[in-house]
Amino acid sequence: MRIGQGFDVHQLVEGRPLIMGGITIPYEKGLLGHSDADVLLHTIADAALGAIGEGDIGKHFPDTDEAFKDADSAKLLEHVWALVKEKGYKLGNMDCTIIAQKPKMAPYIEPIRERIAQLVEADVSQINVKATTTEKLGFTGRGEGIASQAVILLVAE
Ligand SMILES: Nc1ccn([C@@H]2O[C@H](COP(=O)(O)O)[C@@H](O)[C@H]2O)c(=O)n1
Ligand SMILES: C[C@@]1(CO)OP(=O)(O)OP(=O)(O)OC[C@H]1O
Repeated sequence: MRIGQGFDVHQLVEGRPLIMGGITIPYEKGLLGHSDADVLLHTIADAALGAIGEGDIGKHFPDTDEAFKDADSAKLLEHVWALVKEKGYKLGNMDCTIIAQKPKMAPYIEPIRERIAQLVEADVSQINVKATTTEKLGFTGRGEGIASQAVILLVAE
């Protein structure tokens, strides 16, 4: 059994789509990054890499590499999950928190869980996704960015 945690932040800017957990969410701004900036999938990838002792996504997918420019983070997570399986693990469960003042994530939580379940070859019941504001405090509260946290438990295949 192995545990890993992930944390990531991306800036919210105009002129970008908001992609969260592999789902495009209608909003006036989107997240800025070298990739599609899917902060939730990055967090999950980092938690999984942490659990198997394989560093972080910056090590596997450097933001100096043009190959990852505008990368689909779902593909990055699939690559990470192949490493998890190679090491002989599968998902026990994961618990994630999206930290965003806006937009309201509640309507998108179920589609996000289902997409993550596909990517990590698990049942949706093994994946919990929550959202919280920071009560208008700090950079997330001012709507300057979105943060995300995740904890993952891996179990032997
Ligand atoms: N971006 C968000 C933030 C929160 N929610 C939901 O609202 C509930 C209350 O949020 P607080 O920050 O006031 O605790 C939270 O538990 C979520 O269900 C959301 O959907 N989207
Ligand atoms: C995913 C990668 C690679 O495209 O780029 P970003 O989208 O900028 O994301 P970040 O979480 O800052 O770091 C990982 C990167 O190397």
